Amino acid sequence: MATPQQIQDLQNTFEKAQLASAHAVSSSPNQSFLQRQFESRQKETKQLKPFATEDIKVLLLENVNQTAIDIFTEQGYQVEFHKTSLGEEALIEKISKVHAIGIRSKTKLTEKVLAHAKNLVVIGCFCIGTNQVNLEYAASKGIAVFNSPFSNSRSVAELIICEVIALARQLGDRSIELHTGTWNKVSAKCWEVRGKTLGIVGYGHIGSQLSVLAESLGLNVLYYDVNMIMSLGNSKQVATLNELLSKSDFVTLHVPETAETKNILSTPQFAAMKDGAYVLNASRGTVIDIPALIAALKSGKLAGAALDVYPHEPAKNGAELFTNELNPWISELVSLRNVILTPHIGGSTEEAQSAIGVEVGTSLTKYINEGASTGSVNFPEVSLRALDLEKERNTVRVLYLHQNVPGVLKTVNNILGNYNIDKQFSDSQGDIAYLIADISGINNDEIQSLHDQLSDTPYKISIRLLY
Ligand SMILES: NC(=O)C1=CN([C@@H]2O[C@H](COP(=O)(O)OP(=O)(O)OC[C@H]3O[C@@H](n4cnc5c(N)ncnc54)[C@H](O)[C@@H]3O)[C@@H](O)[C@H]2O)C=CC1
Ligand SMILES: O=C(O)CCC(=O)C(=O)O
Repeated sequence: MATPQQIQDLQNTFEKAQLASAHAVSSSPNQSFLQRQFESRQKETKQLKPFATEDIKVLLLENVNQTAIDIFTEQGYQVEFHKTSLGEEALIEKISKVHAIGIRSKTKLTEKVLAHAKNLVVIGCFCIGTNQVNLEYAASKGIAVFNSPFSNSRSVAELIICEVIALARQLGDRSIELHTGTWNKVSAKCWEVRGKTLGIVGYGHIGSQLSVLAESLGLNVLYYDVNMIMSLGNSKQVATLNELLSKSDFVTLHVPETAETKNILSTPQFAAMKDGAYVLNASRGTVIDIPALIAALKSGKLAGAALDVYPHEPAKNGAELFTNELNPWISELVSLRNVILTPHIGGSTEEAQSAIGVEVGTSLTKYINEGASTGSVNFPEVSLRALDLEKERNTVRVLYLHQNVPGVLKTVNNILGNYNIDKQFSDSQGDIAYLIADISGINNDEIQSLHDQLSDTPYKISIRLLY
């Protein structure tokens, strides 16, 4: 367990990183953004609160880490926590009442579910993947989505290293045999990994970290990626997936779930691999054609496989859940030799989960309290510095999300122009645009009128006022 001091340190680190990346997208002619942030840290900052909403309610599913619960409760938010994900009906019922939801990889936030989320302002994916959320639809409803892009990468990379050796030594089979009383001391078809070739498909955060670990074990590393990426150590990028398949002893997948990666390994790709090669997948279940993998294992073309992810996964822990009812080929898969099956635990370590809790918890809090969308995966990244408690007591922060069409800013600034616009920053991404403006010298009794005027503007997606 992380100590409170470690959690505080992590939170400070994430906040600093957010400030640094905000600097990258802001423009400041006179004074560095970071310098001003530093100075504002020396002063007492104004704690903004939302106008015209009830207390912030947060729904946390899938056993999101305690570090996130602590961050939200410290803010005074009302937190409802569930260890599992929820079925569609229960999810629709619950999501209609909350302002924020935290999930991991299993909760499906589809258009149908999100259509009922009438108060929702932000979604936290306490993981890397965001394929479980309809990101475009969420943006069109004014709901920002945040994730944790790399806090569990090391954990996944370490699991793969462990499985590469375990497959080469048939460790899973030997262990199952001995658990059931069979002594089977063999060396046939058991190998050292030194000098073998690991082929990494997807050389992003996980793939590249894995590359470094693998080389330290004496493996040669090849990788294939749709982008040209600088190789680490002595690893080499290859031009085609087929080249990687034909040269690798182990092939491991670290790509996101997209239309292009669906069944990226299927019958022709298994045929292109070396005889006796191994396949590993800890990315998403849809990227491998599993019936084709079963056929390649049964025929002896492949010597083993390690799978952490599946097209359909149970919503909770328990016995009798990993059955053919979930995926029709499960009984065949579990009967195969030298196949390591794990229940989507690539990122499931104490270190990763507490870091993710702090990172995503902090992003959500900063978005709810300050409107900062830095790090969002479906919004333009916009933020303004915190307000000074003394000097900016009567300042209201306007958070205005709108369709990205010409003329909107003119309309909005006609309204804001009736007050003193201290500063504003806006950016767009695809069909949506986001404006943050600090309006000073405004009395509390004028806020409702400002809210009403902005609410009536055409092309508005959502508006929040913080004061
Ligand atoms: N098993 C688990 O518990 C976990 C699984 N994951 C999964 O791992 C995936 C990868 O994670 P990261 O490395 O952090 O992602 P990343 O975004 O840093 O890297 C993905 C890489 O795949 C490449 N890519 C995309 N499409 C490709 C294609 N068609 N062919 C070849 N390369 C392609 C990208 O260019 C990128 O370099 C995540 O999307 C997530 O689904 C992530 C964390 C934990
Ligand atoms: O830990 C989890 O629930 C999901 C991990 C994962 O697949 C991810 O981070 O994308």
